[in-house]
Amino acid sequence: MLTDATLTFVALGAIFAYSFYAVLVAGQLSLGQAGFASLAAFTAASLTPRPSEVGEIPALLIAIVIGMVVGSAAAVVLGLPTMHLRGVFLAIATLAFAEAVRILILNQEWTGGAQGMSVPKVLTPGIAWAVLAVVAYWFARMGRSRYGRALEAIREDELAARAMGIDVGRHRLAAFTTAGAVAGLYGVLWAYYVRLIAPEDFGFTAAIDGLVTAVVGGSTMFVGPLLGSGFQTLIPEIQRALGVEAGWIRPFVASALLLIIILFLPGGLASLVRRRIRMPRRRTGTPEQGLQTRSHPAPGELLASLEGLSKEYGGVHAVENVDLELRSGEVVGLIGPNGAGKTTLVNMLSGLIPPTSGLATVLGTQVGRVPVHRVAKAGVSRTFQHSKLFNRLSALENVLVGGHLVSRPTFLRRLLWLPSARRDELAALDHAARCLERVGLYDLAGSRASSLSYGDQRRLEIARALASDPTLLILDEPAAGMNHVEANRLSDLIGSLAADGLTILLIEHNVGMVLSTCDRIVVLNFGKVIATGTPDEIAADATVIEAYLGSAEADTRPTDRTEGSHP
Ligand SMILES: Nc1ncnc2c1ncn2[C@@H]1O[C@H](COP(=O)(O)OP(=O)(O)OP(=O)(O)O)[C@@H](O)[C@H]1O
Repeated sequence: MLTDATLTFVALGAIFAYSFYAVLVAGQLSLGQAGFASLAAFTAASLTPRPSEVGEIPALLIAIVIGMVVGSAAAVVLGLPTMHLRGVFLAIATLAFAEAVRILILNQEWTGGAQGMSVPKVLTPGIAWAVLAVVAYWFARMGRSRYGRALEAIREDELAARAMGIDVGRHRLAAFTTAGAVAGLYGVLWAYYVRLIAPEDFGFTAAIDGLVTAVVGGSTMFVGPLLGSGFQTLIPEIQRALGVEAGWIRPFVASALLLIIILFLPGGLASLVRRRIRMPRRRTGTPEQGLQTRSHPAPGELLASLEGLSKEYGGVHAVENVDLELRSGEVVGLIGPNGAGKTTLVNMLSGLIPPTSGLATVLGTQVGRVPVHRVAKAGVSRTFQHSKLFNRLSALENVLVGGHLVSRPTFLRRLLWLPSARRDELAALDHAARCLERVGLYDLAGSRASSLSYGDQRRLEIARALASDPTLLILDEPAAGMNHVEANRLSDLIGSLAADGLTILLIEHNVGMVLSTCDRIVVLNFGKVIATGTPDEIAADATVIEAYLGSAEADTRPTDRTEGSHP
């Protein structure tokens, strides 16, 4: 049953599927790989000396180098203008590219047009599997590297990934370039196996086949493409062996199996394989050891200054003419009724949205003029009003991504198994363990973020935000939806972070928590600052009482510290 041809096609199918996996892992849907493979195959086949001149293996190696360079260069050229596209728009743009390549190659003399180009057969099953092993190794080592985790974070939640300091554009382009190189590799191997290549070998059907193989295999684990290709290639073989030959039955059964996988295993076949979590030892104490930590400003130093900051949506003044200063070591509460503009204000502070007018300088960066990841790099970290965890990653992995800015890149060193990469990984794991321990979630390190209780998810967001060793921590309604016990534990946690000297900006409707935790409170109403002062001043302010504290929105229950235990 397992003929040489079958074995070779399993390997080739898996390599092509890896070129899709390379971008799916970062949440990108591209169909341009067929175009990269085609360009690489025809260029390499026409430029490479014949095996009779240089020998078979050298000829194949030269062709592979040419193909991978052509594939990755084409990916960079296509990626630069298209990397801002998402989902189906990227798929259409890349498909248009693949189709343009097909038509171009079909109409060139040097490619042999529709007749195709003959290429010496050099590839053996052994070589195909050896190359597949190298490709699989690349992606296996990528998975647990800082780079690999950043790609997964982008797939799970792009905005949160940016807020963790990940340069999303650069990472997406890198993933796309890898896809181009692997597709180029596939194109060359295909050419040196099938003897005659034609533009149709790399048409729409090929692109869809590659994508389906990658999706069936799954894009959350490096074994996915291999499983997908095995499934796609071997199912017809098994059917043949069982005598299920009659015309339409074979493709029908194969398609039905495909449908079953997509319906019942949305994560692909790889989701059947358990993802192994390497647990760090329980750690306490400060999270810095072993990582490149920042130097924080001295207490009292100016961290952020907002001058006349405004944000307008159509006719709605979400934030209007806000002047505010934040100083190092302060814990500032930001309160106000629903729709007062609190989230809009912190979104501007963390660089997520640009102001309509006014100036905001935060830790030396002019927010709104620099990308979000640069604001994060300057030392701003945050949680979100509506949880934005990386849901399919474990609690530990979420926090490891949070430590992106303070941990060292490990991928290339991991490829070479350098001890320094292992040391850096252990340091990052220790750091993440400390952050989890700090919020009381160490025991749940291996749990998927999406499986945690609501209160634990909110604390995990705080652990993830702490992992970047921020200078300014913004907490957007961290107690929303929590019960009294959870809110009290959170209040204790914020109190202890503040006691450590962290500068905190806290948005919260639980006024009891704000009054007991903050040094200073700023009250917003209809986008404007209506009061600023100490908790006592704010609690006694008639305007604030009328606009907010007297209303049903403010949760003015005092925080009973005896009820909850310290995490
Ligand atoms: N993207 C947007 N497009 C249009 N209007 C918006 C947008 N974001 C916010 N707004 C409007 O701006 C105003 C301020 O909203 P924002 O979410 O900042 O208030 P908030 O104080 O955080 O409220 P809550 O306490 O309910 O979270 C609201 O009127 C809201 O409808």
